[in-house]
Amino acid sequence: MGSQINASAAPFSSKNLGIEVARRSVTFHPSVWKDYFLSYTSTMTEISSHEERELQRLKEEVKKLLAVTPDDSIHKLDLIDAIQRLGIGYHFERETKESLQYMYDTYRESCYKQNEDLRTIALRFRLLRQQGYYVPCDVFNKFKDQEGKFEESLVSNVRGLLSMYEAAQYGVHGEEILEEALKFSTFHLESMKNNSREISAALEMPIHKSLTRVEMKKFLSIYQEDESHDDVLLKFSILDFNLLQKMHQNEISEITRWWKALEFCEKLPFIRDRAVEGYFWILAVYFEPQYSLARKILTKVIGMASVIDDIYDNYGTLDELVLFTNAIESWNINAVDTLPSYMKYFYKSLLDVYVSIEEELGKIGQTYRIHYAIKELKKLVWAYLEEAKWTYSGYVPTMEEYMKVELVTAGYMMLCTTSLVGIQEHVPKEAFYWITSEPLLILASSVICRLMDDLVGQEFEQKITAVDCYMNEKGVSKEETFAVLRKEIANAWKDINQECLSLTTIPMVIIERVINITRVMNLLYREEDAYTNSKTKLKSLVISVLIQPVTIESYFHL
Ligand SMILES: CC(C)=CCC/C(C)=C/COP(=O)(O)OP(=O)(O)O
Repeated sequence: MGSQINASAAPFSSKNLGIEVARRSVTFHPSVWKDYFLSYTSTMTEISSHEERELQRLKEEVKKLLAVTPDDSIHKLDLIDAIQRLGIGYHFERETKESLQYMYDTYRESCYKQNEDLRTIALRFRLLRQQGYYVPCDVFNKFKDQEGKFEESLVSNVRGLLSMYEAAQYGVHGEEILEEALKFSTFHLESMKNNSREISAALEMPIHKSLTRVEMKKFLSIYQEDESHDDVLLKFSILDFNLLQKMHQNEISEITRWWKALEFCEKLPFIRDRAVEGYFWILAVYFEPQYSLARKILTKVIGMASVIDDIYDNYGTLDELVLFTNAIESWNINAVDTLPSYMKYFYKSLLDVYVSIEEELGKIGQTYRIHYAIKELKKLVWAYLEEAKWTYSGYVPTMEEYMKVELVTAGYMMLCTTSLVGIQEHVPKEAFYWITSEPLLILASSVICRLMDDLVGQEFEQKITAVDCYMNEKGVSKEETFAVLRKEIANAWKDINQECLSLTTIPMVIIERVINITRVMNLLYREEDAYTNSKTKLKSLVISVLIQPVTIESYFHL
């Protein structure tokens, strides 16, 4: 059992816990963006027919390039890698899938060719694992010496080392050679990073953990410096980035209007006003045009979840939170009468938002999906209430008790499920049973979310974190606790890698959402909570992804 500072009592209320009813209240900085994105009118974000035609023309050229490049050549590996990292992979899914299938079928023959070098082997290994193909890691054995260590001659093979480092990110439990490869490549690349932008960028964020829209511009400049780059690919990806950006600007303008009309900032001044940041989070989950509806729905849901989190973590008293949880459980407008006035306002808006989502789903014949979204939200608030009870009573749970509740409060079970709700392509009903049954993939994503949040939040969060629980239970130092929790995060990534290879019946479109949702956490909660404190790192990311287009001149020296 954890430390019982204040005996738990049922029914839980601040009175029978003898707790002060004073509100906790942290103040957050105001919105960085305010009405900024309202200025993106539909005329400004319109795509001309000339741009459309040019995009189609270039796309056909890239298709031709893919068709004439043989599947058994290193050029094909490079081409597919570049296409994916330039963010245009969604245009050529059929073509790249066919080539990767061929590479998988001929994997053994290719990798054991005498002359295949580290770079080629590692690149092929990564592209195939990325696509969910299990390919064995023993292909790296041939780069070991007689003592079982990686050959020292590899140290001067910078491209090979980089590819090895990127490939080793896809390791699963028990793949020791990939652990060694990661250590070996990281160690040697570290010593070279000051002389190479590409190496320092890779060490900062490996491809496996990268978000396409965030990394695209960086890769673009690395790619154009590569002598073997293809101009058509460059032009196409620049145009595609810019045209998609216009679509995103249009969407964020609509979201800003929606958020403003809710008047939360006036009615609930204690909340984090983060509509643009929420949209950025969701854009990282899916940026492609076919997910516009899904993006809109999930942005609205994350916006509401963020307010709910602030009510539980920041403003609500325990008594109010009990009422609020029960009202959400009943999901009935009549429950509004039980709530204090600030909650009444929010509760009505919450039900309205889900009604409007249901209407949107009706238009695509998928009304039933709303049931899963609501069910996961209810599960989330019950866990928030458990957490609030701990906070108010001063109870420090055991790690086991803590993780059981806090994997839910991470919000990723709810977010992953709701990410499927607005997807217009076929999502089988079974996928909703699966994703709401706490499968390993979702648990691992939640572990990463919870622990990364706690590692950066433990100094200033007004609530218990995994760091407190672990230190209390094991009686160890903060440094030791941090090391253990970081190891847990690394293990959770291995679980994710494992699941990507074994979940062959779950459509890739779903698995990709979960991985992207995990990547966002890795990006935004690495050094600090960049969502709550969004004036620096996240502001720059928003500028890069949503405001600044890629200027073609800078790449073609026109
Ligand atoms: C994934 C979801 C639902 C995101 C909504 C926005 C949100 C609650 C962010 C985390 O805030 P936080 O860092 O304060 O989180 P917590 O309160 O869980 O520590």
